[in-house]
Amino acid sequence: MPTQTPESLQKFAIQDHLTFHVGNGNLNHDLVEARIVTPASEATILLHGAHLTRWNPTGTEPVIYVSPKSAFAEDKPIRGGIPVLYPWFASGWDGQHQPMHGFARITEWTVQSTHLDPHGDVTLTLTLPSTPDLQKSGYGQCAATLRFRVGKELAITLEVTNHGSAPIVFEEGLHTYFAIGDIRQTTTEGLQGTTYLDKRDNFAKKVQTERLLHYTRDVDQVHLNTATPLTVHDAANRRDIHIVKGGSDTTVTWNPWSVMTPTLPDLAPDSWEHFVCVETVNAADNRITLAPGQTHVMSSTVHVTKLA
Ligand SMILES: O=P(O)(O)OC[C@H]1O[C@H](O)[C@H](O)[C@@H](O)[C@@H]1O
Repeated sequence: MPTQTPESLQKFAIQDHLTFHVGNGNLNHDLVEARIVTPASEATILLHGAHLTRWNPTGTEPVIYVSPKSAFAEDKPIRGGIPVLYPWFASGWDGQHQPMHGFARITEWTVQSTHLDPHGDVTLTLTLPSTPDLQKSGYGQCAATLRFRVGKELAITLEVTNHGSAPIVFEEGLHTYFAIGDIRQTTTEGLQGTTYLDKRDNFAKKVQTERLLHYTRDVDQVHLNTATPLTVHDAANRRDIHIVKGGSDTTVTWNPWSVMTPTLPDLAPDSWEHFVCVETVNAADNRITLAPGQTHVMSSTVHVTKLA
């Protein structure tokens, strides 16, 4: 059972801008979510996983994709939205860590604060409780905080502090599922010249030579040492989705295509046509080592421009 309820969270509500609810008319679940309304956009964020499932800026199609077949259960990750990956990406830098993508996306985060700024942007700050699972895997002394600022931009900041007495190593990611009109007409710009691990090809190291990364088959690439801004050209929706990363040296891009979709029971048969994951990450060679008392901050800021 969720430990926080809309009633217990009432003190964090902001009239006309931020309310807490159980479930959602469309997605029909019984988890607790924050619904945010600002002059420039609307968003929904579940406390389960600190998982954003909706960001709709005014005047454009929804920017975030959620699978209609996703589970919404306390012990399962949501398929779509923005899964938060921590303290490791996939099965970790040694391939031995479980569960896949860490505990953050299957843990109920705690509301720490909410804020309405003079421009009308709303900020929601959540913290990851120190659960027995995190303690057992050596992360009990690390504090993770996630801040969402919702407005014309969607800005997400993940802050990790080591309160322990020994250094810790971790990976992290904001595994964003961008909603696009048609994957075949979608390209990602900003990765030219980067070296990536091709997970489809046994992690072979390759170089992205072209300016635009095209999606013509299943793609699962971990681009290392890349901190520059990225653009997803969503040609079918006549718009560009811009991503500015902070404190993130890895970019992952993933689409399962028709070939891998049958292995993912929480995707609809045609889901792959309608999303592309472009993920703000620190993983593999870019994993973080944090000395006692240190804090690491990673951020991802998204905005959309429409094409004429
Ligand atoms: O199915 P999930 O555990 O959510 O992972 C979905 C995908 O996440 C990342 O993009 C990885 O690089 C992929 O290898 C993985 O398939």
